[in-house]
Parts: sequence; C-alpha cells; structure tokens
Amino acid sequence: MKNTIEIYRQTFRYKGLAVLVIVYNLLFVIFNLISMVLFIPFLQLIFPDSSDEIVTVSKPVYDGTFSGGIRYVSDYYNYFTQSMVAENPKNALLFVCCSVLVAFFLKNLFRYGAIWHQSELRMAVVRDVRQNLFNKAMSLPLSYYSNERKGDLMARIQSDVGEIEIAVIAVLELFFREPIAVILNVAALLYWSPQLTLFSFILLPLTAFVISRIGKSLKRTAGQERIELGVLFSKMEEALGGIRIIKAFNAQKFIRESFGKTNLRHQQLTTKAFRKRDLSPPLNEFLAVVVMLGIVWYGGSMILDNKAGNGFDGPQFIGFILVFSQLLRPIQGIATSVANLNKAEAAQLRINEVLDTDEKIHEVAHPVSSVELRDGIRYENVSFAYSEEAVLKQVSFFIPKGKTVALVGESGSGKSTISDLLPRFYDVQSGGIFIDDVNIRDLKVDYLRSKIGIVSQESILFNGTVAENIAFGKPHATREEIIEAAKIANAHKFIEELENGYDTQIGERGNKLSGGQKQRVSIARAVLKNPDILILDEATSALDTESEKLVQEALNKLMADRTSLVIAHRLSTIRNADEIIVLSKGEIIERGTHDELIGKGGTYAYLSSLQGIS
Ligand SMILES: Nc1ncnc2c1ncn2[C@@H]1O[C@H](COP(=O)(O)OP(=O)(O)OP(=O)(O)O)[C@@H](O)[C@H]1O
Repeated sequence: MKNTIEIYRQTFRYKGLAVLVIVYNLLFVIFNLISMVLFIPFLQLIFPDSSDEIVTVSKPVYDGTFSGGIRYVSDYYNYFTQSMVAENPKNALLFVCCSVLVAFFLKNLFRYGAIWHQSELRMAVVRDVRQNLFNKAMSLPLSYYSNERKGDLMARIQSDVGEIEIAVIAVLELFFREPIAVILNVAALLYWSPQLTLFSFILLPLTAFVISRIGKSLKRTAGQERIELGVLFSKMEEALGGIRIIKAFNAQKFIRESFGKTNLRHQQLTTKAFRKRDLSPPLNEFLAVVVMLGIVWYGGSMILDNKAGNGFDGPQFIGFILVFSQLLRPIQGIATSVANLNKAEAAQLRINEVLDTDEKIHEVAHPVSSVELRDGIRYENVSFAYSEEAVLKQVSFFIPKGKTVALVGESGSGKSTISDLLPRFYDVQSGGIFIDDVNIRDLKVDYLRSKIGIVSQESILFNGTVAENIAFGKPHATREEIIEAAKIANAHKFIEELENGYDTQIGERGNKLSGGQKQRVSIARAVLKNPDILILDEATSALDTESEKLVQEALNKLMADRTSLVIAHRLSTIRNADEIIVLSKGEIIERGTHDELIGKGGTYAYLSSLQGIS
C-alpha cells in the first residue's frame, strides 16, 4: 500500500495533466452510457408496436433538482423523438441516427483526449523515476557496485520502471474511471429493472471465478518465464562481452549449447504462457454469452409474462443488455488495474531499495572550504577492509609536494585500495589521510576530487568526439586548451591525422582507437584538468615499444611538479620515483629509492630481477 501511495504521489506531481486525464475519462464514461441509451428511441422506432403508450408521453417539466434535471433531459429526448415519429417517422429515424453518431463521436473524442494526456503523464513519471535512479546510481559508492551486480541495476532501471509506467495508468483508471463507469452503468440498469439487475449480478461471480483462476495460473507461468528471460539475457550479455575469448578458445560450441538449452526452456515456458493467455478471450466471450443468454432468457420471460412492470419494454430490455455488456469492461478493468498495481508495488519496492541505499561517503556538517597543498599528502596508520578481512593494515607514508611515491607488490596486496582511499571512493576505517594537516574527511568530496587527476589502467573513454573526451573534466575548455593538453600528452599528432581531427567520433568506449592512443587521450584529459595531485594506475597491458615510449613521455610530462601516487606494474617505469613502497597482504614490507631497495636484496630486488631490471 505504501508503494501504491508512492506511485499515486508521483502521478499527481503532474496535477494539471492528471486532472485533464480524469476529466476526459469521466466524459468518456458518461458519453459511453449516453451512446447506449440513445439507442432506445431508435429501437422504439423500429418496433412501432411497442411504442403505442410512449407516443402519448406528455412534454416533461423540469422540477429544479439535479436528478430531476437528468430525467428531464432524457424524457425530453424521448418526447421530442416520439413527437417526431408521430409527424414524420423517417425524419425521426435520421435524428436518432445523428444523435447516436454525435454521442459516439464525443465518446471517442474524450477517450482519445484522455489517452493523449495520459501518454505525456506516464512518460513524464517514467522519465522522473529513471532519472532519479540514474542520479542515485551516479552517487552510489563504488562498494555498491562490487556487492550488487550492475546488471541488476540495469534491470531495475529498465523493467521495474516499465511496471511503474503501467501502474500510473492503473492508478488513474482504478481510482477515477472504472468505479465511476460501474456506478453509472449499474444505476442505469437499476433504473430500468432492479429485478433483472439483481438476477444478472448472481451470474457475474461465476465468470469472475473462472477468469481469476486462469489469471492466477498465467501469473505463475509468466513469473517463471521472466526468470528464464533474465537468465537468457545474462547468458547473451556474457557471451557477447567475452566473444574474443570464446573465439580464442574455440568455445563457440559449448556456449551455443548452453545458450540453446536456456533458449529452449524459455520457448517452452513462453508457449505455455501464450496458450494460457490466449485461452482468456474465447473463454471470456463464451462466459459472457452464457451470462447474456441467462439475462435474455430471464428478462425475456419477464416481458413475455408481462411481469416486468414500470414500462420495461422490448427496446428498454435491449438497452439493458447493451449497457450490461458495457459493464464487463470496467469490471475487468478494475481487476487488471489491481493486478498491475500489485506488480508495480514490487517494482517500486525494488526501486526504493536502490534510492534508499546509504551513500556511505558522508560530508561533514561544516567542511573546510579549501586546502593549499604546501607540504604533501600523509597516510597515517590507515586500515581498511571491504568486508571482514583487513585489506590494509596500519599503512603510513608521506608524499612530499611535487614528489612521486610508487606502490609495488603482488596482485591483491592492496595497491589499488590505497589509491582509491585518496579521492574517497571508500573511507578509511581507522587512521586518516591528510593533505597538509587537513583530514580529507573534512573536505567537500567534490572539492577533494577536483584536486585529483586519475589516469587509470583501463583508459575509460566515452562515446563522443576526441575533443569531448579530453574536455571530460573541464567541459568549458577552449579548443586551444584542448589542443595544448593533447600536445603535452603526445596525442596531438595522431588526433590531427584522424578523419575529422578533434571532432572524430571515437565509438563506444573509444573502440576506434588503439590501446596507446586511448591512453594518451586519457593523459590529455588529466593534463587539461591540471590537478595538484595525480593518481596513476599504470597500464598492465603491453604496448609496442614506440607507443610505450610516447605514453611514458606523456606521463613524465604530466607528473612533472605534481604530487603523484603511482601504482607500478612494470618496475622499469618507476626507477626515478622519490620513494618506492613495497606492499604485501596490505602491509608495507619495504620502502626506499630504487637503488636502496636493490641494494637491500629483498622482495623489490627479487621482483626487479624477475623483470630483468637491476
Ligand atoms: N570491491 C572490492 N570488494 C571486496 N574485496 C575487494 C574489492 N576490491 C579489492 N578487493 C580485495 O582487496 C584486496 C586488495 O585488492 P587491491 O585491488 O587493492 O590489490 P592490488 O594490489 O591493487 O591488486 P592488482 O595489482 O591485482 O590490481 C584483494 O584481496 C582483493 O580481492
């Protein structure tokens, strides 16, 4: 219920649109009924025998009340058409036809009016929910992404938001259209014949029971089908993502077979679901005919036996059946809307789980507005764990301003974790990191990150032009600034040679560029940002000698005069670091310059010898 209220609230954030949808729907319901009722005089014209007593209807008088007003309009219409019948039956027929036509036209006009505004409303709500989820996804801590699968978040953004879209319409129809349609139609039925109305309502639960049984069974199968579809998609995603490895290992057959099995299971479940779903229309129709025939038999007998009373004649009886047939739609509509809202409750819950996730990286109430970086960066007794197991244990070191500290160690020793703590992708659990004497926790996160440039192992480029990718951290940079940065990053030459120079689209994730080119674009991006502090996660993938030379040169220029923390994989590149810190299992085991560490003959010397460095 809480989540239904939430959907209701989101819908009514667009009050103007919601009110328009409601008003149009109400007019649709009213004209739907009127278009049925207008048939009665039409039928009375076709069966003149039954109109004997009606032609004598005298001109109605308006009694001043609201319900009297409705009766007056309807009586006047009868009086008017019947007077016409007396004068010229063909004119009367034409008049009734025109009235019915106008009523149907208006009914459909209002129906379309409701749908017109509904489309805007549902998409506006969807846009909001999707945007909120995306904004939240952007502010969630990195730890969220390691614990929860990205695919799951994608599913929430895609399918759960879709459920909300359907629910927006359900809310409007459930509260503002269908019940009113039911009430109006039932009122008309009761007005004509309370006895026949009661009889019809005895038959309805029978059909409702059968239909709901099918609905439940369908829901079960549809649920299984959705799960299987999820598996199917994840297999597809996995296979497409790893296509290079699949080909390299000649594993196409294995992957094809595994996909084939899931695909077959999905096909079987979908077929089952379709069969159940497709059973509804014929069964619905048959049950509707059973009910109708029951009414025809009972109502017809009442008229034949002259027991109907209250002037209930043949044409009115047909009108009764027409209106009754219109009653099934809103009743089914209520059932569908309730089912859709139930589904949306679950979807809203899943969306709220994301929206309510704690962002973990909290800002202090009164952050320090700026810090100069005069002395350097200090890690002081830093300990950290992603879950239970400690990943960093009491790590302390200092990077003097303008100097470079390199982190070395086996895979999993904690190098990336140390660098992730500086821009506060995670917060230390004990100890602290200081820029001069200011704890980074006391700085505004945005401000802190604005001072740091990161060049990561993987060059993360986005679909766009080269220039846009370089200006990523400084969107208002001029073309001259971009070119200047590219020159420093040894990227200008190759960019100029591209098809459209700086305006060349580089494709998804920059897949139109080579590894070395991507790295130099990333470096240009960091150069343009011109940060005081630099984190460099050195690329592990080998580049050819020429490319590597260009990248290394670019990095040297980028690092000049900056305070840098370098994660080194190839030890040749950090020979000149001011201090090298060797980590093992989250602890510092050696530290010193290259020469000092080689002289010591410890782990660093051993690792260097493995890489042929002395
Ligand atoms: N997001 C995470 N969630 C849980 N554990 C993690 C996460 N990231 C890293 N770890 C674990 O923390 C430890 C340190 O990892 P880290 O990535 O800092 O090491 P590294 O020295 O940078 O390794 P590599 O050289 O392979 O990149 C490892 O045991 C790793 O499994």
